[in-house]
Amino acid sequence: MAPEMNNNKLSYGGKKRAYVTFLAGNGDYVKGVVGLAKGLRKANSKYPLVVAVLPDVPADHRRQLVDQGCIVKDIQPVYPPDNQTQFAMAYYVLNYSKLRIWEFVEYSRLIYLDGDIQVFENIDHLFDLPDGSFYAVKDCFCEKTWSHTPQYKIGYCQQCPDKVTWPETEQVGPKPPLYFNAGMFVYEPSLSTYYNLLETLKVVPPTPFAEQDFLNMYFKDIYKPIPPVYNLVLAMLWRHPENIELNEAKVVHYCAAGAKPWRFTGQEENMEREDIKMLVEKWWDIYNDESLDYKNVNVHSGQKEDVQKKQQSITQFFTDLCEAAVLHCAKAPSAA
Ligand SMILES: O=c1ccn([C@@H]2O[C@H](COP(=O)(O)OP(=O)(O)O)[C@@H](O)[C@H]2O)c(=O)[nH]1
Ligand SMILES: OC[C@H]1O[C@H](O[C@@H]2[C@@H](O)[C@H](O)[C@@H](O)[C@H](O)[C@@H]2O)[C@H](O)[C@@H](O)[C@H]1O
Ligand SMILES: [Mn+2]
Repeated sequence: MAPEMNNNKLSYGGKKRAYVTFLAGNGDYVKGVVGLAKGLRKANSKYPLVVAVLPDVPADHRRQLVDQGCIVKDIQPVYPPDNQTQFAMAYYVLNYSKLRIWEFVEYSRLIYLDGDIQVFENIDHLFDLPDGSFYAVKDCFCEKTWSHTPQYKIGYCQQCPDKVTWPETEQVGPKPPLYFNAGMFVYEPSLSTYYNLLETLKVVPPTPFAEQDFLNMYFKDIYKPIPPVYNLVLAMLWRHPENIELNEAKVVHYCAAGAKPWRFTGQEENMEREDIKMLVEKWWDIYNDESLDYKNVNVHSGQKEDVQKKQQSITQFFTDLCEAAVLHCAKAPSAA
């Protein structure tokens, strides 16, 4: 289907496409989202970045996002049912709020990206994947964050299913279905799915990987794996280097402990690796590149004159209109 220009936005079948991320709190994740906005621009993405923000995101962070050309959309938190679950990371409880992005039905298709992701090469083609499936990259079960699971205990990982095969004994239960990392996925917003997600959440006991576990359970029948170049979960570099060609990675997910570029100290395990330090530097190169700021990208010299001319003509139009209105009002009898 050919794209049609609609309010200068590329849309398909009358509905728009966009990237979407999620921002919570007044901390430093806003740096991640600013970096993501600039990275998408550098990769010449045709589509905007929508940022779903919780109420606790402060005005100055929202302003930064608008100044970087983001579409800021307020969402309310989503909480899992009361539980005694030990989340893999305590803050994961706030990640359930990601579920609000299924309500963004003004879009026909969205690509979700965590705020700790960077897009180094254009991935707009993923918007053209066939409808009806949920696309994401397979996760890895080898990090300590998985130590609570049977697969970790027996050393099984879907990234290398033949290395330690899943035992056919009763004790460990059935082999887990394919499992995706929820830091990046291609999906179709839908109100019926949105309401069903929220209703289902009420009756599903929370688990250590919070909304990631929940989304895997919910979409397991339509999940379709896409190659790791679309979401390089950093642990893959030391857990499954045989599955990774680093210079082919289009999307890098800074989700290993200590890997968030804006907090990087290099002290945590594996953070001393040269490939990790190179990826963190690549992130900072984009974040610090002022030529990628929205205000510097959308108006080059030629366009600047056009914009100025347009502003003058609009000003003149309203001046003429006011004069005409005054003249007209002067002639017409007063309503009173
Ligand atoms: O304080 C926080 C924690 C998380 N997030 C958002 O939730 C996503 C998921 O959290 P995170 O990436 O830290 O999880 P990980 O991928 O590292 O497990 C982040 O990328 C952010 O978009 C946020 O905005 N503020
Ligand atoms: O709330 C649960 C989170 O679970 C996922 O992160 C995990 C997962 O990737 C593990 O496999 C890694 O071991 C771990 O380091 C990493 O934090 C998603 O990236 C994130 O968006 C979010 O859904
Ligand atoms: Mn993440």
